[in-house]
Amino acid sequence: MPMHRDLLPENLPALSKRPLAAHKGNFGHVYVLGGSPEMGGALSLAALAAYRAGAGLVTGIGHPQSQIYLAVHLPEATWMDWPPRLASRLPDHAVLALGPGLGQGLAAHDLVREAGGLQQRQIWDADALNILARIGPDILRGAAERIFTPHPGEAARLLRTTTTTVQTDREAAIAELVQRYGGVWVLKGEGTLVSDGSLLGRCPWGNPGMATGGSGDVLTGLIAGLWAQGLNAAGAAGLAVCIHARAGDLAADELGEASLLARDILAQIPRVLQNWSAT
Ligand SMILES: NC(=O)C1=CN([C@@H]2O[C@H](COP(=O)(O)OP(=O)(O)OC[C@H]3O[C@@H](n4cnc5c(N)ncnc54)[C@H](OP(=O)(O)O)[C@@H]3O)[C@@H](O)[C@H]2O)[C@@H](O)CC1
Ligand SMILES: Nc1ncnc2c1ncn2[C@@H]1O[C@H](COP(=O)(O)OP(=O)(O)O)[C@@H](O)[C@H]1O
Repeated sequence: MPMHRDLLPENLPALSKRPLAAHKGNFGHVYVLGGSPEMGGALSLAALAAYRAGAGLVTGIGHPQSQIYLAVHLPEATWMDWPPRLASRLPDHAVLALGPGLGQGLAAHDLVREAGGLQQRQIWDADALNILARIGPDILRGAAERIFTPHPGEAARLLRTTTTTVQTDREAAIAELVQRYGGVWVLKGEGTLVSDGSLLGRCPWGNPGMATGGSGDVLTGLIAGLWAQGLNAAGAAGLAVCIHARAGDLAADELGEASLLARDILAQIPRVLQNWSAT
C-alpha cells in the first residue's frame, strides 16, 4: 500500500532561484513529439507550457503540416519534422514528451516503439498511451525514467477495462497501472492522483471548466518543463499537476467554467508559479 501524502506546497519540491549568470542551457531541453496533420494545436499547447514552466529550450517534433501552429503561436520553439529515427536527434539530457496530437498512424507507431527503448526521460501522454495500450508493456524497454499521464478513458484502455471501473476506484486503478507498467503515474480528472507506487498524492484543486480540449496537453508540457529543470520525476509530476489545477481555478474565477479554454490555463501559469510558495 502506498503512503498517502497531500499534494500541497510543503510536500512538493520547488524550483531554485536562477543564478545571476544562468544561461538557457541550465534549464533543460524539452522535445514534444506529436502534431499529426490534424492536431498541431496539441503539440503547440504542450510546447508553450514547457516554456512557461521555465525550460531553457523547447523543440516540437511533428508532421510538417502541423508546423504552422508552432510557427504562429510559439516562435521561441525550434522544430523538427518526424524523423525516420529519433535516437540520433535527442541529446542525453533531453526530456521527451510524446503523444500530444500524435495520432495513431503508422509513423506514430514507429516513433512510439522507438521511444520506448530510448534512455532519455520520457512523458507518455494521449496517443502514445493509446499505442502503448495496443502493443503492451513490452514496448517499454531499458531503464529510462518515465511519467505517464492518462485521463480515465486512456487508463481504461491501458488496463483493458471500462472508464466507469477506473472512476469507481481511482486509487486501485493507479496502483494497477504502476504495477503493470512501472514509472510515475498521473491519473487525471477531478482530484488528480499521482503515484510512483510508494507514495500516492491527490491534488485538491481544479474544476470542471478544465474539461476542455487541450487542457491535458498543457499539463504534459508543464511536467516536461519542470522535469527538465532538475526536479525528480514524482516531484515534477506532483508540482505540475498542482500548478496546472491552480491555474485552472484562477482562469475559472476570471472567465467562468463554461468559457474556459486550455490557453486560459496557460495564461495563468506565470502567476501561479510566482506565488506558489504563498499558496
Ligand atoms: N487541439 C488539438 O489538437 C487537440 C488534440 N487532442 C488530441 O486528440 C487525441 C485524442 O485524445 P482525446 O483525449 O480527445 O480522445 P480519447 O483518448 O478518445 O478520449 C476521449 C474519451 O476518453 C474518456 N475520458 C476522457 N477524459 C475523461 C475524464 N476526465 N473522465 C472520464 N472519462 C474521460 C471518455 O470516454 P467515455 O467516458 O466516453 O468512455 C472520452 O470519450 C490525442 O492525440 C490528443 O492529444 C486533444 O488533446 C484535444 C485538443
Ligand atoms: N472535472 C474536473 N475537475 C478537475 N480537473 C479536471 C476536470 N476535468 C478535466 N480536468 C483536468 O483537465 C485536464 C484534461 O486532460 P485531457 O482529458 O487529457 O484533455 P485533452 O486531451 O483535451 O488535452 C486534466 O489535467 C484533468 O485533470
